[in-house]
Amino acid sequence: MAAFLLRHRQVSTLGVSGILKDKLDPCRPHVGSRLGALAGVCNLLREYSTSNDNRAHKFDFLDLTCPHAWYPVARRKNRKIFLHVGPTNSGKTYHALKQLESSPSGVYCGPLRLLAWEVAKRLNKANVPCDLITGQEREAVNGAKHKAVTVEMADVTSNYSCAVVDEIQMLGCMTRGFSFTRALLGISADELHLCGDPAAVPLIQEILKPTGDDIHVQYYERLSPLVPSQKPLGSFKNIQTGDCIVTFSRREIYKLKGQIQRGGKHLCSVVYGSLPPETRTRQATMFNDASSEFDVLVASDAIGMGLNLNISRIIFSTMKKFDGVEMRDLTISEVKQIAGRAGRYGSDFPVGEVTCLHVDDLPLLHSSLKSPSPILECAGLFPTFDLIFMYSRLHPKKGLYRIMEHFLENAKLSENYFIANCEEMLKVAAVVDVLPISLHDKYLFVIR
Ligand SMILES: Nc1ncnc2c1ncn2[C@@H]1O[C@H](COP(=O)(O)OP(=O)(O)OP(=O)(O)O)[C@@H](O)[C@H]1O
Repeated sequence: MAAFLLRHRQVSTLGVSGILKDKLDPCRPHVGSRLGALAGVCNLLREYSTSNDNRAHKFDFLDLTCPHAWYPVARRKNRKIFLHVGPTNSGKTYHALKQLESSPSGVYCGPLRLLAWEVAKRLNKANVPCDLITGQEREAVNGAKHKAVTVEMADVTSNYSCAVVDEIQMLGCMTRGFSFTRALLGISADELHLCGDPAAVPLIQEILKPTGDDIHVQYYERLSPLVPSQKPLGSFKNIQTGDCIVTFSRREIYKLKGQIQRGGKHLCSVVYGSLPPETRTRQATMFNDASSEFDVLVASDAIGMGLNLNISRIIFSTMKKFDGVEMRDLTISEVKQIAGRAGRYGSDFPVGEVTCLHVDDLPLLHSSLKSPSPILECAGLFPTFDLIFMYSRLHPKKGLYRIMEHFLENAKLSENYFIANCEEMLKVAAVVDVLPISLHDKYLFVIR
């Protein structure tokens, strides 16, 4: 509460002009009807900035301390938030999807294109027409009132009966976290189901305080045992049917597949994030089918999120991954997430096992599986287009790159948020700046 009051005070001391402040004043809890005014605020701000009225110059567009107020449609609702939290393979998503399926309208927001694709397929099969929308495809289904989307594509202007955001702990991710925060704060649904790691609960409760949403937390237990092995795999001669070797680059995946297949006893399916969904499904189906010759899986950490595979044993080929900046040890959450794929409830293997290829990696595996995931402290944030646009009106000669750079360096945040790691986005901004397209289109290129 103290943090909230502090934030509230910070904002009230900003140099916001009387009129704008009267319209905005977004930092109060339960602001319902006042926030209704926000829908028109961006238009209002545009009017101010295009007129000679210098009051707009007093509005602090760099103030990102109240991001819940960026979503007037969601703020008009008293949302019921259901937090389904627990270890992997505990039935969190199963329960959330049941709700989605039985609701008159809804949206599933997943961290992977593959998951959006699977949910769309599942709903359509259950006679619930469902559109698929990802960064790469849009498949409209006649009469659909449901959508399965990648979280970046979540629509924050429509109303739904039910929404599901999967792997919500990713709101702490340095690069993609802001899209999960946007979905959390911005989706307008009567019921919002969030599935993920318990480590995200305190942060979600804190950042939802000013919204007045009703929050229920439901804890789950793993549905089948997971046994960490005391022995490493050591050699590919010890590979067995149902094993899944995990590595973190496509090159390594194909290298390991070659090494295992050269032994002459096994054929490998492969799964990684950038495989087209149809190919991925074919590979997974071959692996899941006990009568197929493809009895071993070589996969990236794309299997760590929600995919249902018939895995008996997870074998980490390495406990390090390149995160775009450096090679680093896997985090506790990553280890648990990936290891949890073994012994999936309802699969052919009721007990899962997990080990490493190399003996030196076992201590990190064991300690990670024993430790709780560290509590998330902050959620990612990225300014909405309206804020960037308004800011650009004050600096009309600058391209998106310069505007973003300055915006991101000078933005004011509350302690619950961090600004997303924008290096990639800035690179894209520099490229699209030379194109004859609107600032809005450039922004869309940058954030998706
Ligand atoms: N009550 C249930 N009845 C039948 N099957 C279930 C039930 N609960 C879960 N399952 C099945 O168990 C498997 C794991 O469930 P689910 O994917 O919901 O787990 P989760 O906790 O969301 O895991 P993760 O975090 O790994 O995604 C799925 O195949 C799911 O269909």
